[in-house]
Amino acid sequence: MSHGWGYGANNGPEKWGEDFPVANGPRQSPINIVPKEAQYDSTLKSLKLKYDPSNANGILNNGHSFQVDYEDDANSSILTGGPISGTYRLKQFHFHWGACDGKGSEHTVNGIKFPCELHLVHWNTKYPSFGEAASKPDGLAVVGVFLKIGDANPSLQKVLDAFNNIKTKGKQTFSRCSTFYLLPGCLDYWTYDGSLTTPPLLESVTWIVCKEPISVSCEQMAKFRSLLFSAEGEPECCMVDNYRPPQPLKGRPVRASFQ
Ligand SMILES: NS(=O)(=O)c1ccc2oc(=S)[nH]c2c1
Ligand SMILES: [Zn+2]
Repeated sequence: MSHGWGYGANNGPEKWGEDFPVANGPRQSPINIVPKEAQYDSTLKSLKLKYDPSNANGILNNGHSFQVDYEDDANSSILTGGPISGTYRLKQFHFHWGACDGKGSEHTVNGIKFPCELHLVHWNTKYPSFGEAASKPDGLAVVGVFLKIGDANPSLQKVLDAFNNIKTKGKQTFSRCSTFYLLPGCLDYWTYDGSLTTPPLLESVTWIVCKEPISVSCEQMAKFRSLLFSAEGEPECCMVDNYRPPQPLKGRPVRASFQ
């Protein structure tokens, strides 16, 4: 694949294995979660998330999604507890979504796709940086939250209000939004060992997928779909369907923090 990876017919998930052979590895993500086959594990701790909006750095259209980056030179926004040991620092959060409400999430539940999925990306502070951590089997922890069509989400709106400034690839702007309010009220979760869901598809992620979705309105989903994969001056290509489909479980256990 001479040109960069993406989500199109010529550079999408079915082609990533050409440049990233780990695409066919033993612990790839996302997966289809089958709640009845998840093993309840009473030793799993509750998730502890401490998020400080003041270290939000800004919001960027990276040509695959948009992400809100965080200052990660101190333990201001951190994840502890849950299935992980030690302290993981928030690096960024981003989303994956569909061209219509019937698709868009990367993880699925009993084969059901949600219109959108939020990923809160954290790295293990036992390593010196995100880049170092991303290549270690216990380097990253990503909290996944499903978005379900319903009432407008006021916390999400703060992020969407910045979209006019980041319509095209490479654009960035300032945004100070509190990640904490993007979390569901109930933090029950499924967890399994997986990977980045975009190239380089590194198998370094402890996935923590929340059972309870947060709400997003149809109008807010339309705002997501107003972004472009393309850069200014290029033929416009709508940023939609930026999700990888579920990958083979290959015998991995999926544990549940709830019964
Ligand atoms: N979609 S995701 O698995 O959360 C994820 C998180 C962080 C990433 O950094 C690079 S590079 N690709 C990434 C994919
Ligand atoms: Zn993601």
